[in-house]
Amino acid sequence: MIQTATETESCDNRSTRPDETVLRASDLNVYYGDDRALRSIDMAIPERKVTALIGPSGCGKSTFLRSINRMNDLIDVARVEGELYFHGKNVYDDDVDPVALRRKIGMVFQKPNPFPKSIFDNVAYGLEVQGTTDDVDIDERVERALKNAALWNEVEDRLDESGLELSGGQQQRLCIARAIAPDPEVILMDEPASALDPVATSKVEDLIEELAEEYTVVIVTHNMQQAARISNKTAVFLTGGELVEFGDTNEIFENPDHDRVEDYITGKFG
Ligand SMILES: Nc1ncnc2c1ncn2[C@@H]1O[C@H](COP(=O)(O)OP(=O)(O)OP(=O)(O)O)[C@@H](O)[C@H]1O
Repeated sequence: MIQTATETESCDNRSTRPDETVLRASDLNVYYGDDRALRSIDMAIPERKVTALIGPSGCGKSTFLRSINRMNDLIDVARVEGELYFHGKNVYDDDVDPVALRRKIGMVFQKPNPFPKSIFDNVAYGLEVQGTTDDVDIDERVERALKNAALWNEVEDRLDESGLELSGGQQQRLCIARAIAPDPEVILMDEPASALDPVATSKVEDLIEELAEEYTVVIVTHNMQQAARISNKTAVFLTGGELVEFGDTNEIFENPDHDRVEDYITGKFG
């Protein structure tokens, strides 16, 4: 059993204490039909930190990420066994509404995917789709989300222009603004910078570090330098959906416990 910090019972309780566990997988297994994509995963993810998920292609990183906010529910053949606790509440309990869960645990995808709408509407959509527009000052929330996504200064005079007219890096920050508009606690990111050039990547990396002051960030990345640069914790998955090592990023990169992890991070395979 892995060590966890204190967990609370409520899904809504945003603690200010550092290093509190916000998400905890316990004996989590995910299957696609008869194929097992994740094997008995135990992991405690700390609040307001960046946790990186790394490992070779097909080892289950995205599957694990999607299991956190039940995006795997949308895949017919996917089946989850075990528990995934969010503030001590199993998100797979029958009484958990996946839409409400995704309001608390937002997601950003690999390829920037703004809608063919204005910059403003792209972010406001993040509120509408999550049903959070009642009693909400939409202008204020859009501005705040764009500021938190480090995009406001670049778009404040062109909020009516199409989101598709932005550069790739700006589009990804727009998508991050859309994800944080409903004020989630956790942001899941699936290779959010892999489609960006080095300058845009660097901006998104800086942004991720800033976001962790307010949000818990879990990021899948193929880029080990990126994981080493921006994450506090690193989880190394290896082929077969096994979580081989999880710990402080510095430890994992400087002194991994497992030879297989060392081989992977030094580029001997993967
Ligand atoms: N929708 C799906 N239906 C069936 N099998 C799937 C599905 N999604 C993923 N898999 C399988 O589950 C395993 C884990 O895939 P996953 O995408 O989680 O790995 P990954 O580590 O994120 O890979 P990559 O780094 O290439 O994105 C793979 O064998 C993959 O083929």
